[in-house]
Amino acid sequence: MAKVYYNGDANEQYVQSKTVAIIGYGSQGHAHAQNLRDSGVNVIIGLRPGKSWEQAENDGFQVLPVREATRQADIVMILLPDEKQPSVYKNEIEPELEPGNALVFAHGFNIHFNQIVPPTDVDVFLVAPKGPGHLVRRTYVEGAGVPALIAVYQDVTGTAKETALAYAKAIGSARAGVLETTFKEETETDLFGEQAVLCGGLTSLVKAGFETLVEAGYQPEVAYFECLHELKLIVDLLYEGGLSWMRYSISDTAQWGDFISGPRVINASVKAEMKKVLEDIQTGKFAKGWILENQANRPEFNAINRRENEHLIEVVGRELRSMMPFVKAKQKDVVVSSAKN
Ligand SMILES: NC(=O)C1=CN([C@@H]2O[C@H](COP(=O)(O)OP(=O)(O)OC[C@H]3O[C@@H](n4cnc5c(N)ncnc54)[C@H](OP(=O)(O)O)[C@@H]3O)[C@@H](O)[C@H]2O)C=CC1
Ligand SMILES: CC[C@](O)(C(C)=O)C(=O)O
Ligand SMILES: [Mg+2]
Ligand SMILES: [Mg+2]
Repeated sequence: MAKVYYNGDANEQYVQSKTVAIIGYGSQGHAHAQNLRDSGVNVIIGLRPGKSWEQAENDGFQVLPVREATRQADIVMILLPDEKQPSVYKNEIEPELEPGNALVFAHGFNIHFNQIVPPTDVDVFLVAPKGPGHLVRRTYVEGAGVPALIAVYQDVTGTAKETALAYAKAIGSARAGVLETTFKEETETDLFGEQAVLCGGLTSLVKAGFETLVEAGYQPEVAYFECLHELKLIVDLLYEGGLSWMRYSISDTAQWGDFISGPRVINASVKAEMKKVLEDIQTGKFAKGWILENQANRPEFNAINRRENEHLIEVVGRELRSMMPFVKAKQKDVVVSSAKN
């Protein structure tokens, strides 16, 4: 079994003695910044003027332009959207890096696909939480944490791995488990997971189930509860105790249906398609398409996003959730956040 690092394996001194600049204050940025601060680390935020700047200041941080934050920092964590990182890096971060600084990522995309080429005199590593940023913060506050991967790309100080582990501990990840990997493995598995299983696979499965029921004449509200709302309750059981714990809790009728119908739906052809998705990631085809889509101002991304937001499952879901204050998303603007700039 792979070595899994926990709190006792990491020494927070490697980050507590440093100034960490968190560049970006979005999903991951706000979580890393707040968790690091609560772990006793000196954190500054690098941003452009705008909504996030105001938010970070309201949360009590010193906020500076990216160039200035980089200049003051020993450790620079880039938590900008992947597609924005290369130009911000080139214009505002690279000119201010000093020998011995650490350049850090939460995802290996830009290093692995050569969109950012760092100088040879800085440490380069990643600390990639295996969970959404808002949960990185929420679980930390609850005394838990989200697991993370670390990987060292360049180690000029001789302490890059210790610093990565310390950073992972300070954001709460070493409470759950930290694995060492490479930029290649993190990038390819993360892209595969989000496309084939966690995000793309899941939303397509949920919509296909919902549409099948609605097209057969069942009420959309019933289909919503069955195929989307209950999913969280089932996934909570998977998270707590794996497949067997979920199967213990459901009825034997459901378990029998799981055994005989699950493999009919997610069959060999689905797995064959997953292999093609993985191949597109490994060859760089996916990365190239995403980079070009951004250079063209996201015409396809925005069109699909608009269409998805108008899907009946979303219309019905918004209505039903408005009666369930306990499940309301805290971010009111998620539906219209397609044109991030
Ligand atoms: N989202 C997640 O949960 C996960 C993300 N990651 C990785 O973490 C990194 C960050 O992703 P994520 O947190 O989703 O990013 P977000 O889209 O949430 O980040 C947006 C932040 O970047 C700022 N920003 C955007 N453009 C600029 C710019 N030109 N100059 C300065 N600030 C800018 C925004 O500020 P403004 O308000 O001014 O627009 C905002 O604060 C990525 O590498 C991603 O792959 C890894 C694991 C999970
Ligand atoms: C699953 C999506 C993710 O990889 C994540 C939250 O881990 C991301 O890039 O946001
Ligand atoms: Mg991920
Ligand atoms: Mg990802």
